[in-house]
Amino acid sequence: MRPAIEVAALRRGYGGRTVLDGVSFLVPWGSVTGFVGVNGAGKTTTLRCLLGLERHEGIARVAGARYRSLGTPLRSVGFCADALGAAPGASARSHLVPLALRAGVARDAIDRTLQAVGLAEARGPVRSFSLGMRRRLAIAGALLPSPRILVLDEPFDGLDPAGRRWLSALLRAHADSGGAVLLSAHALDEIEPLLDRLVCLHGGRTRFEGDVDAFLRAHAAPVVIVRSTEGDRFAGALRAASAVVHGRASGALAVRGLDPERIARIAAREGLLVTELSPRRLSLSAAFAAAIEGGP
Ligand SMILES: Nc1ncnc2c1ncn2[C@@H]1O[C@H](COP(=O)(O)OP(=O)(O)OP(=O)(O)O)[C@@H](O)[C@H]1O
Repeated sequence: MRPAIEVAALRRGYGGRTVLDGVSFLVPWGSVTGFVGVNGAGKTTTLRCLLGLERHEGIARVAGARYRSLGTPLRSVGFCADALGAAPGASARSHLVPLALRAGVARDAIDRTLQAVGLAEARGPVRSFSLGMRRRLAIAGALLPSPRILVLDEPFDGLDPAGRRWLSALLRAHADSGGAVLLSAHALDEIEPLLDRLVCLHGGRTRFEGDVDAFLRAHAAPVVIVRSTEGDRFAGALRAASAVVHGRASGALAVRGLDPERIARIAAREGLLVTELSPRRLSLSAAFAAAIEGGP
């Protein structure tokens, strides 16, 4: 089966300025893929190319075809833009009615979807909605036709912690049932547990594409926090084994370059009493910063 989303050699410029310079990545079925990059990296532009909203060179396919050549695209791909774009006077329901008509879904799907996003009781016009309610309504627009592919631009933006947990669970369930999710986000550490894969965009190109764990391994050397009754001697022995060691004010040592077992063996060899040995993985945001700083 073809991947849910295929992007290859995607190029887009504005007024002679290249914004996308050969972006390539795949989004497999059954996965949640995070689409990350600094402000202006080209994430929204790429998503808009996928949705047939931007002219471009190269390949941008969803469900095996260009978006505009899909039979009923809204039923294949749900899109949530970073801004809601609803008429301020519309109600949640009236905002979704034209979408339901265009997608050819029954009107009762609107009530089900409003229920699913927690807006069944929302009264009044969109202009009176909180940021979180607007975000939920935008997500409702993407979910309404029950598409198997979700393309979401900053979907967590504006949601409170409970809303973020709700959306994470919803997207996880969507992927686990065989669907595909591509979402852009800046709050990397918050979304990390949700992500299976990562596509990192930088300078108009794909800097990384693959498993989140592979990204962390490549860009975030793990740190082990150790403590011993003889900190200085321990630090010396670890440095002699080529570790990078930083002493902390608390007396602990932050060790990079050796795994916990090797550290324990060095302590045993030196006859040192270890009182703490805690491997710490670096955060996704730290790995992202390292990836952006480190590359060409
Ligand atoms: N319609 C447009 N006309 C001119 N330049 C544009 C247009 N749309 C986007 N750009 C430029 O393209 C670049 C990429 O923008 P884009 O919105 O895709 O980035 P992004 O990665 O989504 O950023 P952010 O994280 O800030 O949302 C930016 O420099 C932006 O100014």
